Amino acid sequence: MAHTDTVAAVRDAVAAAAPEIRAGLPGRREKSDDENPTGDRRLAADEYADELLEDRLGGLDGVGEYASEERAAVIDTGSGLSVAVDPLDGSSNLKPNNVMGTIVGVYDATLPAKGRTLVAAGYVLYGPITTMAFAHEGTTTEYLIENGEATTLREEVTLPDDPTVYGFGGRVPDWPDDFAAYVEAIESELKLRYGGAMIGDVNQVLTYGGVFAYPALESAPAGKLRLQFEGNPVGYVIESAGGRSSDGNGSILDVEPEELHDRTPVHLGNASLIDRLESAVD
Ligand SMILES: O=P(O)(O)OC[C@H]1O[C@](O)(COP(=O)(O)O)[C@@H](O)[C@@H]1O
Ligand SMILES: [Mg+2]
Ligand SMILES: [Mg+2]
Repeated sequence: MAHTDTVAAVRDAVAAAAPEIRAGLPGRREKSDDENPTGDRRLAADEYADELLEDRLGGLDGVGEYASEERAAVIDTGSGLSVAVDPLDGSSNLKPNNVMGTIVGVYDATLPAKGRTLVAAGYVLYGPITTMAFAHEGTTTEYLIENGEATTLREEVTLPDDPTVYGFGGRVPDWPDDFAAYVEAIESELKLRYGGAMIGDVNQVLTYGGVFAYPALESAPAGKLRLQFEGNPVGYVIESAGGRSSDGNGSILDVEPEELHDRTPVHLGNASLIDRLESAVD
């Protein structure tokens, strides 16, 4: 099967699963006793979304591996491209009923893989409406999802040239001094928009221009977000929309993975703001 057909099938399967994931949330807001491989207490909703996506994506022709933030190991599903999924991003937002997302990366390599091997990536945003940003062959498209069907809202989405928003994760006293100095420099130019789910925060940056970061912390030099499931796919979407991603040194897509559940500092946004970030934290 040609890669482009597999990519289209993955995109359509994620769109088809999105209303089902959304419909499954109301009764699954409580934390279970078990933890995912990076030590987060799982919600019933995380498990539900993971099982649904494993069933839908793992079953597609042309998909050879399924991996998820919620599973320790990669599942071999045949031969072809590898999909890496964050089934629910921002799941601590479920209790207070705030936005969340689903992230997917499609790698042409066995996992864990470098972001440069991505052939497509995207995310669903469960906001007041359900939308999807999906990047493939160098462009990012925004879709509306209704009844499991994706219809195009905007083609060749690019970050606006005149950025206006910023949002940074982690506790402020835990930020390294050089990152804190960067924040001080840009906060007089931009306004704070932070909701605590990466996809919600990143989609503000895609829409209005600006910068999102979950930086290296004093207590956690690799930050919080996971390279395969979060940093790479969202970095790919933002780079395909004309922005930049960085782990603090260069594009997240150039980070060499060691383990499936590796974490990475994540900085995303307009190129001018990420260039300044890299000079500040160098
Ligand atoms: O509230 P915290 O611990 O600062 O973390 C916020 C970050 O953690 C995340 O919720 C991690 O994603 P998951 O919900 O998929 O674990 C991001 O969406 C968000 O940017
Ligand atoms: Mg996440
Ligand atoms: Mg998650």
